Amino acid sequence: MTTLPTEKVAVIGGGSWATALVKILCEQPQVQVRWWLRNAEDIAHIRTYHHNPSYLSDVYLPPRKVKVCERLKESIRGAQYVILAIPAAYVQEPLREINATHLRDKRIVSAIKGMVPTTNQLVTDWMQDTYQVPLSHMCVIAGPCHAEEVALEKQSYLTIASTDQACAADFARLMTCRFVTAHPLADLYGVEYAAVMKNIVALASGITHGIGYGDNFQAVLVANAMQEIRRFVTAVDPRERDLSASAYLGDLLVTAYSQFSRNRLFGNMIGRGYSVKAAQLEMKMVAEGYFAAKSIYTMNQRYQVPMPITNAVYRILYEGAAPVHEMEELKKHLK
Ligand SMILES: NC(=O)C1=CN([C@@H]2O[C@H](COP(=O)(O)OP(=O)(O)OC[C@H]3O[C@@H](n4cnc5c(N)ncnc54)[C@H](O)[C@@H]3O)[C@@H](O)[C@H]2O)C=CC1
Ligand SMILES: O=C(CO)COP(=O)(O)O
Repeated sequence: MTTLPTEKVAVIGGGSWATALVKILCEQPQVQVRWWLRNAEDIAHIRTYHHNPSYLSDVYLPPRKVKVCERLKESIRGAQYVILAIPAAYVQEPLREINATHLRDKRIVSAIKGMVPTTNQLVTDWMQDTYQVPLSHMCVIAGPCHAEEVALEKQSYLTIASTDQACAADFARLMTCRFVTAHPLADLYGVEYAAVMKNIVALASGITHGIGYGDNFQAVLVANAMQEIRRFVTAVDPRERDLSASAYLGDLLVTAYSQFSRNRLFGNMIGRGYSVKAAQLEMKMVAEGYFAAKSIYTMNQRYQVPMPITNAVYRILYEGAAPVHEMEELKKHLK
């Protein structure tokens, strides 16, 4: 019997998506996971009970496959792939422990669907600027896939985008298992921007639902949102792309409609009258769309693309505009 060479993969982040990705990686016989989490109590619990007490706590984390690490440096040592699975707003702090040398020759995989709020950058751009990681050494995990359904082993599809097709195909291999199929794609920026923007749309979808609009309106909102995404992505990164593919349209649909969506839930609370602060305090999870609305709105001051949905969400979240009023205004732009 031939034994496969061990492949070490570091996972950075302790939330639901990181936990789901660790579960997928554990399906690969040759993979050893080095998992960095921020919370010391969660680390101690996982070492003893082999479950993450804070997120997806039903998922079993086999100790022979998963080593949890207190130090980020320890988790990435010897790893071929380093997966970033922290909300974009919080990615800078833990990475301060390392510099460009620590990441040299590794492939960096962003599982993050958000923008770094201090610089309004995509995570891959921020990694290039801050850690000098070449774009060709990076992949993005995209596609309509909620961590909660991965935990339940429900059939899911992922898209692995990279400018380096060999890298995308190789990482897609590691993400493919009994219940997940992953496909490579070349459109890294298109996929990354679309993943950021669909969170803003899901937030809008939640807001309209919270106010009392029905499925008819939501379908029109989502259809118009796809056009808004097309306009913006084409302006920032013009190239041929099929936005009806699951990495774009599929992810927009699942996030705008799913009971598991953090962004939809957050928007729903805002629509029902919660303040931004109260909604954030009530959710233990992070809605990336909150930060993305500001970053995309700010970026668009340069591009001046018509973006009525993003503008409405921005005004509600950051300028205290009344959701009912903003949706009344938005109605004039939808077709
Ligand atoms: N949950 C999902 O189904 C999916 C999530 N993603 C993306 O994965 C990334 C991570 O999100 P989730 O795992 O869903 O997060 P989550 O909402 O499940 O958990 C929150 C995470 O944020 C961290 N966090 C919260 N407050 C913090 C603070 N003040 N400082 C530092 N860290 C803090 C927590 O430790 C935890 O890791 C996001 O970019 C999300 O868009 C992508 C695909 C699916
Ligand atoms: O990206 C996701 C599903 O594909 C997760 O979206 P939420 O963060 O809104 O739950």
